[in-house]
Formats: sequence, C-alpha cells, structure tokens
Amino acid sequence: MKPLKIIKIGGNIIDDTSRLLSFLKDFSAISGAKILIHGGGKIASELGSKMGITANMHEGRRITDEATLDLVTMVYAGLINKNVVAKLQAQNCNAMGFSGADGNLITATRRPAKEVDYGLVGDVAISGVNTKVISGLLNLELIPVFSPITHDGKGQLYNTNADTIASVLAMALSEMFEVELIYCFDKKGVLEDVNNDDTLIKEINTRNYNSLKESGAIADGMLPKLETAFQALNHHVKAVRIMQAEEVANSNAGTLIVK
Ligand SMILES: Nc1ncnc2c1ncn2[C@@H]1O[C@H](COP(=O)(O)OP(=O)(O)O)[C@@H](O)[C@H]1O
Ligand SMILES: CC(=O)N[C@@H](CCC(=O)OP(=O)(O)O)C(=O)O
Repeated sequence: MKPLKIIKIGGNIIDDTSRLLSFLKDFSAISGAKILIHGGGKIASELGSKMGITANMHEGRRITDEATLDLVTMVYAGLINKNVVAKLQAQNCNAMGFSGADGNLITATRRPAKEVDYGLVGDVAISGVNTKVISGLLNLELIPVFSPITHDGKGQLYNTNADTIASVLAMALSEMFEVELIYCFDKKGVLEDVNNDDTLIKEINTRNYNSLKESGAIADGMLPKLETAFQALNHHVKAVRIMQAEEVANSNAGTLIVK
C-alpha cells in the first residue's frame, strides 16, 4: 500500500502568522501523498468574543449553538481554510480546500446529548468518509485541506473537532493507504508538566494515559487528541505522533502513541 501522511495543525499555530507560514513551508516540502486538517478554535473564540458570542468548551470540545455554528463556519471553512490554501499555493503545493459538505466528503450525525448537550456538533463514523473521492483527489496529486465543518447530508452543517476529523480520515483511508497520523501543535508533545517543555513524554500508552488523565496532567485540548489517537491505532492506522509544528519533517519528534 502507498504511504499517506495525515497531518493536523492546531489553532494556536494558526493564530501565529510566522509559525503558521513556517509550518506550511515545511508541510509543502513533504513528499508523497498528504492531507492537511486545520483547527482554528483560538481564532473562533477571539472573533466570537468581539461579536458577543462567548466560547463554551467542555473537555476540549466547543458547545455549539446556532450563532456559534455560523461563526465557526465563517472562520474555519472561510477565513482560515482559504488563507491556508492560498499560502500553500504560494509554496507550489497544489492544495484544495474543503468542508465535509463539499463533494459530500465527510458526513456526520449530531452528537447525542448525554451528561453534556454539545448542540450542533457532529460525530463522524468511518463510513461517513467519502474515501472514493478523497483517494481520487490524491491520485490527481492534489493536496486536500480540510476545515472542521461537516454536514448531515440533509442540509445541516455541524462543528466537528479537528482532531476527530484527522483521526477518522486516517482510519477510513487506512483501507487504501499505509497511514501515518501526525498532530502538530504549539508544544513539544505530550508533557508531564504542561508548563515545562523539558518534560516531554516520548511514548504514551493507554495505561500511562489513564493515570496522567486522572492526575490532571493531561487536560483540555489534549484529551480529544489522545482519545482520537488511540481510536486510530485500533483501526489499522500505522503510526500516530503528537509533536510541535516546527518538527513536522522529523519522523521521530514528539510523543509516539502506542496501544
Ligand atoms: N499534558 C499536556 N501536554 C501538552 N499539552 C497539554 C497537556 N495537557 C493539556 N494541554 C493543553 O492542550 C493544548 C493543546 O490543545 P488545543 O489547544 O486544542 O490544541 P490545538 O488546537 O493547537 O491543536 C496545549 O496548548 C496545552 O495547553
Ligand atoms: C466541536 C469542536 O470542538 N470543534 C472545534 C473545531 C476547531 C478545532 O478543533 O480547533 P483546534 O484544533 O484549534 O482546537 C472548535 O470549534 O473548537
């Protein structure tokens, strides 16, 4: 099977112009088939607060009412997606930007309300990924760039965590490619002490994950990253790493996730 790199870039880097440009340059230089998924939670929260829309997060995911869905659709599928694509084009990387609705690439179902009602947040099953069209794009040597907006096929858009999109794309495309999933963000990787980059954990498995979660050492936006990383490993994804954006070209950087 052909190798495929699925790379996710988080909102803290997207919000920093020079770190974003340097990341996109390194991403463009990576050879072979690749897909980029971007977040943008930080920019959505900042722009929302200027518009009187307060961010409401629970365990790293945004509770999304109708006004918030309008906001994130504009910010993720519009502002950020188109800027990222333009900057990749400037690096001679033939990127094409998508939401899940475009080409019916990613369908989702509304996340069921349990202890928390997340509102207009979509969960994506492996069967919700249109692998036929995505592999067609890759065969044309296009570089798909996904924003974290999905749809239900009946006209409803959903906000979906970008880590979830990266992981479900990785799982679905593992039927056709040998997939490596890389989460790039602002820190060196998963840290024992979130405020100290010298405390990098080189390898994490479900056992040390559970104890780090219980102790509170892993929290907030790191929770969806690790949850979705383990799901990916359980569905034939070959390797998963969490690393600093600056190290995207280094295949041994950051934290390696193992079962
Ligand atoms: N143990 C940990 N190691 C590293 N980061 C952690 C940890 N626990 C919580 N975090 C937080 O998770 C954040 C990453 O999540 P998030 O902000 O959603 O990332 P991004 O949107 O950039 O992908 C880090 O910036 C950090 O504040
Ligand atoms: C449902 C949900 O949580 N959606 C995320 C989508 C953006 C995202 O994941 O951005 P980062 O990768 O920058 O965190 C949100 O609105 O924050």
